[in-house]
Amino acid sequence: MEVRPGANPVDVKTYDTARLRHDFLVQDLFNANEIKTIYSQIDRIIIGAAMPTDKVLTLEAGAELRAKYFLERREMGIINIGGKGTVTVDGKAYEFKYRDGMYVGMGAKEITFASADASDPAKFYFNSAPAHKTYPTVFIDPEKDILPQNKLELGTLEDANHRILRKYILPGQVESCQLEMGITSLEPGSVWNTMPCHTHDRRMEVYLYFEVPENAAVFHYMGEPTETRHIIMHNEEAVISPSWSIHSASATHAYSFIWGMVGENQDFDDMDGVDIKDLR
Ligand SMILES: O=C(O)C(=O)C[C@H](O)C(=O)CO
Ligand SMILES: [Zn+2]
Repeated sequence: MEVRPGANPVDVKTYDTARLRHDFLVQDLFNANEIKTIYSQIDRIIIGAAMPTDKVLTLEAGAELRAKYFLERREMGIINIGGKGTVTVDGKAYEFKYRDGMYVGMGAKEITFASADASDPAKFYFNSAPAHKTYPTVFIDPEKDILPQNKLELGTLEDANHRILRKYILPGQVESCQLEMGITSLEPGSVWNTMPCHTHDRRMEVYLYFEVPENAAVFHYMGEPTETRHIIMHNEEAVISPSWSIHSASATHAYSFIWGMVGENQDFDDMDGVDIKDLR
């Protein structure tokens, strides 16, 4: 497991491109028959990816957690962005299609990942956070299970930010200790997410951009509102967003992203909006 330390905005404004990418960008997540995990010391979120092809992969705690098993003191959310596959939690199998999701509560001991077809493997992306209580494990079919109030249509084509936001894991939808997750998808012709942007000092966030065409690029914006920087990203790459940082993007094509949040509260609307005219 790769471990990444926290980030101080006073230091970050002096970073060059390489250092920004080294500290915040997560690349090469999906590799055949591998589970990859990155432990950020910002709110101790773990960013993970499992892409089984012809093997069943078992999630291990690794030396870094000093735990008997991965979810001994943690919870996790999983979303599949690949072909059909199976996640098995303590012997119970859950069949995933594209964009299906799941919350797994603290205490689940054995978690395995498998693909239905090695030539079209499942791509299980997950976020995990420290937990204090066991909430039920819940499977989420976004077409059937997301409550109307948790599917939002935002923005306009005129502002190039028309998008659909689906909240998979948050209070009132799927209960968790601190983790929240969902998917936002840009409509054709729209390229901006989260602009006007915001910070939320009480939560950090991780974005995984996907459905980005091969020759397209996402310009992810980060930094304090008056010290913005960008990181150029491609398909299926993730970026860590500290709580003091804005998180927004424009791209050369429409795209989708999985957002995951952890921290002090679970109030999705607890954001400090930034006027576009105040950005620097
Ligand atoms: O498109 C958006 O707007 C989002 O997806 C916003 C993120 O989910 C977010 O920043 C929540 O704090
Ligand atoms: Zn946010």
